[in-house]
Amino acid sequence: MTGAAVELTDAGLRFGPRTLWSGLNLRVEPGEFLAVLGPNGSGKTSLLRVLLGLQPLSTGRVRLVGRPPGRGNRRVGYVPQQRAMDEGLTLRGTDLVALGLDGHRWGTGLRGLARRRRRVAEAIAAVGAESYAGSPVGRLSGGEQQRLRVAQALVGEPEVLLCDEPLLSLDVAHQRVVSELIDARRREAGTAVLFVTHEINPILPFVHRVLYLVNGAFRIGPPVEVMTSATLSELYGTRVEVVRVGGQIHVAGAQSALCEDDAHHHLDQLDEPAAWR
Ligand SMILES: Nc1ncnc2c1ncn2[C@@H]1O[C@H](COP(=O)(O)OP(=O)(O)OP(=O)(O)O)[C@@H](O)[C@H]1O
Repeated sequence: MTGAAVELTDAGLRFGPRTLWSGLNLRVEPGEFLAVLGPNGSGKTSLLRVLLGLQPLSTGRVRLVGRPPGRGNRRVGYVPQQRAMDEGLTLRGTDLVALGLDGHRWGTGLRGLARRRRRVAEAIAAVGAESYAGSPVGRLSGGEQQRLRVAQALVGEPEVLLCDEPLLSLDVAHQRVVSELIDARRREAGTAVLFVTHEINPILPFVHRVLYLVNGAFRIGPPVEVMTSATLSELYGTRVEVVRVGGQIHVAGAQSALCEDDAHHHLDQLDEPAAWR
């Protein structure tokens, strides 16, 4: 694969009078792991929606592996934000994962079917979901459902993997399993990973660069450059302390700088327990 996996040129996104971000120039290379960070409402999910072709840019240009985003781009994997699936959903885990396969590429007929079955089984084994993949997904726990979503995103062998807080409902052990799995795909196949998260520490060992969005401003660079008191204080426009303890990064003061947003989101969280952070 040559050229950028993701390329945003002078990109901007506006909703009514509100500019989420503008003047964004970002080139993500094949095999690069980019963490997308920022407070609630800063436009992280909207950025992924642009890359999925679900949201047009207000200004500028976007390309994924040289093409405009959308239907023509079959080699894009997506792990959505965790939402509990309907308890009555009878679709089995294996069928959910198989939805991530592109029929044309894996062939038709019996041989194609056998190859696809094998590929689905491999993806399920890779996330350690063999014991429950035959069950209706509506009856699985949030963490089990999330591992199947990761398998679904990886089964199509994506060149670009877009992840929207994929670790939210996972316990620490499974956070590690899932982030290592995503990183293994990146290393072995040169997949570019764009990983939206509120919590950088579980993925810190893998991250090459950070895109940090705050109130229309942003900073792009390696964690050692972006995750500093000086850079984040400048971005938030108030004093923010970044402390490094035992190889982890802790940010203090960032949310209180945006207390209006924060209060609003606490109310959201009470309405939707599945989204608790
Ligand atoms: N289609 C739309 N029309 C109008 N406003 C929108 C639309 N989509 C998103 N927004 C607004 O844009 C802002 C950014 O939303 P987005 O979901 O991208 O934020 P986020 O950084 O992912 O937040 P969170 O951390 O809470 O998930 C929000 O204020 C949201 O209400």
